[in-house]
Amino acid sequence: MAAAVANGLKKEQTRPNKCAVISGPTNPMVTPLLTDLYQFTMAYSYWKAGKHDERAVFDLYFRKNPFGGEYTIFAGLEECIKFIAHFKLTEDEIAFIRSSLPPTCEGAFYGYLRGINCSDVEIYSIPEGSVVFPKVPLMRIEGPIAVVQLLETAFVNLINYASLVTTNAARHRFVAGKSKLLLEFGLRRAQGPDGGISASKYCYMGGFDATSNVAAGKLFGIPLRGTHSHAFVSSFLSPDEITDKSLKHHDGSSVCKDFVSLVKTWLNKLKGSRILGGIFSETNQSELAAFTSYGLAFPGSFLALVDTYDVMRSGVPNFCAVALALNDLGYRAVGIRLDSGDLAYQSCEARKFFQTIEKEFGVSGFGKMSITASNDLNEETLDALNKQGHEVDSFGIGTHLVTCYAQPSLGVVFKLVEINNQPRIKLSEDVTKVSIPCKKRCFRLYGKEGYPLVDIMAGENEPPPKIKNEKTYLPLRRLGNDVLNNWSKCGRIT
Ligand SMILES: Nc1ncnc2c1ncn2[C@@H]1O[C@H](COP(=O)(O)OP(=O)(O)OP(=O)(O)O)[C@@H](O)[C@H]1O
Ligand SMILES: O=P(O)(O)OC[C@H]1O[C@H](OP(=O)(O)OP(=O)(O)O)[C@H](O)[C@@H]1O
Ligand SMILES: O=C(O)c1cccnc1
Ligand SMILES: [Mg+2]
Repeated sequence: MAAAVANGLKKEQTRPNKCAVISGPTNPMVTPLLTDLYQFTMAYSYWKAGKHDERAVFDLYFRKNPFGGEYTIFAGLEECIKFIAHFKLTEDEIAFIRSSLPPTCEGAFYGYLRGINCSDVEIYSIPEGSVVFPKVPLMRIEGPIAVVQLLETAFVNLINYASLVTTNAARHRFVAGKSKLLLEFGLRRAQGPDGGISASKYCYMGGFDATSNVAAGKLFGIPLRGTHSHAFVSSFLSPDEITDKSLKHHDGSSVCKDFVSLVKTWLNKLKGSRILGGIFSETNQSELAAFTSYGLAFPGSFLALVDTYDVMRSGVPNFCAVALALNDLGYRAVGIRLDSGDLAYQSCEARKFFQTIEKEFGVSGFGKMSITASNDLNEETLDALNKQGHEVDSFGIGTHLVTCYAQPSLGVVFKLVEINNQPRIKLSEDVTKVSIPCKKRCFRLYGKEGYPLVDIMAGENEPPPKIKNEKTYLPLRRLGNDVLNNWSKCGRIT
């Protein structure tokens, strides 16, 4: 696909012959019928009035930053491009439109629908993954008015949630800090299958490190991560259930015939420790059996959910016994997950336990065991944890992240700003809803330090803003030429 910078926005070439390599939309439900009925009734009326080919210009933008915040991350562009690259009504779809419009509609209209594609549509866009602000067009869509209106609903749909959830993910990343591992665990709580797949894609774009969503891993190449559930722990009764107890040494040099006994030996050593023995006595045997089994299954990546019974009196000591047994055989355990209770306090207690083991038993690196936290986390709980002080290395976040619990929609709009080179405006008593007419050129001014100061919109034929004082403003860069410092490389917030 050819791309050229024009008017501050990036032009995406949309002629189908040049788009042969673009695959279709990720979601096969994204078809020309994924629109509101009124786009087809208007298309008929434009066609009947002979207006359908008039050249129209629409701006796609939003009016207010979400989550009470100061910025938005633009996302969803790739899916819009995939949509228009393949935009063509099938015979089946045309028959359905015919059955949905009044029988008085002339048959020739359906011949017109049969012939339309997006070869006369031009899109100008800010790059996906950019930091953007209200009212500045994210995309400008130019083309025959009837065709462009048929794109409106799908475009707004594809940009709205994508930008909202990417922004939500970026905000979670900002609060968590760069050094934390952020895992998206939202599939089960997302708004249906498309919500789940889109959330995984755009949370990754917004700065999450991995997802638990296997389908998203396959579709987009997003790293997959996961732990195990409480059901796994409570499904076991006792270590006697484990029949295959043998485990090969990591270097393949020997085989431990009874890994279960090795784990029990370590648990007894921990109990006998002057410091650790004071924290716990008998641990839960169902949990010990589950952890031992998981350790046998994944000796090189052992991670255990430790809050099924009692974090400090059972989960953490049981985990440590298995981790130490694995360590004897040359394996390094990954860590624990906490999924209830006071996550700040428990993470600090678990860290102390790990550090004591490192000191007392001379197991180097044991104190740095990874701690993952989950359970209804959101920006506020992450902030509260930071303020209290915690020892969490990694956060698993689901419901609040993917459902955008704090704000369910971004309010993206698609407004006519010009037709046949004539400006158009929508008036409203609510001034925030008055549209800004004309094709625009958009500029982002950068300060001396290279940070963006302000976005400016000018008419297409107006001269670019002048830099009055070289010392105040660094070179003017057009929107779309570059993404912002520290924010996005290759469209992904890191
Ligand atoms: N130290 C903390 N400071 C602030 N919020 C916390 C802290 N620790 C946990 N939370 C949050 O408090 C809430 C605890 O929720 P709730 O009491 O329903 O869970 P729980 O009883 O601990 O666990 P569950 O019911 O899932 O077994 C969660 O939203 C969690 O993210
Ligand atoms: O809390 P979220 O941010 O949505 O993250 C995903 C949650 O999903 C899992 O358990 P699930 O919530 O299904 O069970 P639970 O309600 O018993 O914790 C996991 O243990 C997390 O708690
Ligand atoms: O892998 C996990 O721990 C996980 C995945 C989805 C939801 N909750 C937890
Ligand atoms: Mg939960």
